[in-house]
Amino acid sequence: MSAPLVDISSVSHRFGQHTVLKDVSLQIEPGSYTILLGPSGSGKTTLLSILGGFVTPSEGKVFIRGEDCTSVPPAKRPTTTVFQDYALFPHMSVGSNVGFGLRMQGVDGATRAAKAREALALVGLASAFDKKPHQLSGGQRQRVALARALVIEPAVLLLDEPLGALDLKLRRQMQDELKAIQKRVGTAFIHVTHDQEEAMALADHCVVMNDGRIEDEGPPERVYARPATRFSATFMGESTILAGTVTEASDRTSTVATPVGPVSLPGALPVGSTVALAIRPEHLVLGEARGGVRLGTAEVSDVVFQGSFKRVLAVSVEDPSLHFIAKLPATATVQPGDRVAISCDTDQIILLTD
Ligand SMILES: Nc1ncnc2c1ncn2[C@@H]1O[C@H](COP(=O)(O)OP(=O)(O)OP(=O)(O)O)[C@@H](O)[C@H]1O
Repeated sequence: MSAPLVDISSVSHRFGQHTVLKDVSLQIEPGSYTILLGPSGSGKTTLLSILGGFVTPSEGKVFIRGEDCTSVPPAKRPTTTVFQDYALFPHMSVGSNVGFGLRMQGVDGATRAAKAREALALVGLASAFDKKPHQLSGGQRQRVALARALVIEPAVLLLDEPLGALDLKLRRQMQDELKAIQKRVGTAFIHVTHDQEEAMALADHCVVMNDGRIEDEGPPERVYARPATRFSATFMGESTILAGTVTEASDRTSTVATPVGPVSLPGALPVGSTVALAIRPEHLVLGEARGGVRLGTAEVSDVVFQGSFKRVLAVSVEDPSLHFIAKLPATATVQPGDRVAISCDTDQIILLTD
């Protein structure tokens, strides 16, 4: 296997008494799109700032292309950061903004202009070269910021909530563009967001962070289908979580006692151990699932129409602390107050390790 482009090795960071990163190790492959996903305060921006050279970690090392960059200042390492607020110079033309980094490197005017034009073409803004930033829309300004970062050909592009200032529709549109641009240039992107939909739409590799640690990482399809932890199962998409205790186990199956009755799972689990089971909304059935497992009866508490589907919340009759979240077709006729059987296919139950 080839060496990773970026190797974050056992990084911890403290601000005063507050430890905000706890022994984080992460490898980034060349050409990959990595998303750092997590709630506010989980340490995403601090990790990105360490990669960009704006913060030196209290412990651990950062290698980029095999070189120890832990204490190398931002301008001297092969990274560029794109911030949420773009920070374009308002008095300069778009072309000069994009060429700014090259000017700092002492590149001559003609080469700067040619490279800036190339970078603008890459982000679909070739015609904006002579405009001023205020003549552009928010999405276009963000693309100029991207061109300005890409023109200096960094090994790694760091993006801190780059779409945070855009409205939802533009945000979704820019996600598609960002992904297309990243594939076109082939530069490794590391992008911080707390938006799980953004993570799923963009990432080749998704890193779920919580409280200064990496909870889960992998392709988004894997993280969604088989989350490693309870946090990951509820932060990257929604889940119904059932707590249980293993009461019996043979070579091939185990029985887990849950508040809504026994659930049989493949695999031998240690008898007496406590486990958590997660079920994604699209896998919960209101009614009996043929060949599936019955999860008791529930009373529907809310039905939210979401265009192409309905999101249904229901409270277990057997254990009112248990809340089911189901995704049903938009045509489903279920209403608040209805009492329904809940079930699911055994194959769709996710066993969580924490
Ligand atoms: N310069 C600083 N001095 C002191 N504490 C800081 C500093 N920067 C961040 N913190 C603290 O470190 C923790 C992690 O912050 P960080 O910004 O990395 O999280 P985040 O996951 O990016 O959150 P958000 O999505 O809100 O930006 C927070 O508790 C924050 O208050």
